[in-house]
Amino acid sequence: MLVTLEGLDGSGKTTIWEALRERYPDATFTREPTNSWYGDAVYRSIEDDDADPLAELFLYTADHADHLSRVIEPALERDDLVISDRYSDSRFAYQGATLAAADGHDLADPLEYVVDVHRPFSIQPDLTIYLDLEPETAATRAGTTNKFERADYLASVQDNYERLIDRDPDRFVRVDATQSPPDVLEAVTDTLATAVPDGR
Ligand SMILES: Nc1ncnc2c1ncn2[C@@H]1O[C@H](COP(=O)(O)OP(=O)(O)OP(=O)(O)O)[C@@H](O)[C@H]1O
Ligand SMILES: Cc1cn([C@H]2C[C@H](O)[C@@H](COP(=O)(O)O)O2)c(=O)[nH]c1=O
Repeated sequence: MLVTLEGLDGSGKTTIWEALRERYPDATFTREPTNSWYGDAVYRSIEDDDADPLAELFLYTADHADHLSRVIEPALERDDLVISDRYSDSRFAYQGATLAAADGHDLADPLEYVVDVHRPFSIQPDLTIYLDLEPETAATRAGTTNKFERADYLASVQDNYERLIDRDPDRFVRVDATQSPPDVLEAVTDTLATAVPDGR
C-alpha cells in the first residue's frame, strides 16, 4: 500500500514522517525530492530564483521516475507499506502554481498539464494524508528560506491542493495541522490504523 504525506511547506509532514518510523518499523519510508543525484539537481533548482518553471517541472519529474523504479515499485512488489513524505501531488500543486504564474508558458490549465505528464508512467497513492495549514502559518513555520516558502505563492499551492482533494475525495484524508504535534500524530495514526489494519 502506498501512503503519501502532502501539504504546504512547514505543515509538519517531516515531523510526522519521522514519528511514524517508530510506529511502523517494517515499512519503507521514502521522500521526494529523493536522496539521489536527481534529487540534488532538484535542490539546485529550488535555490535558483531564475530557474525556468518548465525545466524545473521536468527535473522534479525525472526524480519521480527514478524514485518509482528504484524505490516505490520494488517496495510495492515486496508488499511493503510505503510512506512517502511528498509525492506526485506536490508536483501537481507546486509546479501547477509556478507554471500558472510564469510568463511565456501558455498552458490552458497548468495543473492538468502536470497531471497529464504523470499519467502514462506514475503510480497513484492509495491514501494521501493532507496536513491542512494556512499559507501564512506555513511560511512562518518553514522560515521563508526559499522561493516556495512565501505566503502568496503558498496560497496558490493551497488552491491547487484543494482542487486535487475535490477531484479525488476518497483518496485524501485532511488532518488539521494547527493542532499540537502529538495531536496531529494521533490523527494520522488513527487514519493509518483504519486504512492499513494489517500494517501493509
Ligand atoms: N503541529 C505543529 N505545530 C507547531 N509547529 C510544528 C508542528 N509540526 C511541525 N512544526 C514545526 O514546523 C517546522 C516545519 O516542520 P516540518 O519540517 O515537519 O514541516 P514540513 O511540512 O516537512 O516542511 P517542508 O515541506 O518545508 O520540509 C519545524 O520547525 C517543526 O518543528
Ligand atoms: C516533491 C516536490 C517538492 N516541491 C517543493 C516543496 C518544497 O518547497 C521543496 C522541497 O521539499 P521539502 O519537503 O521542503 O524538502 O520543493 C515542489 O515544488 N514540487 C515537488 O514535486
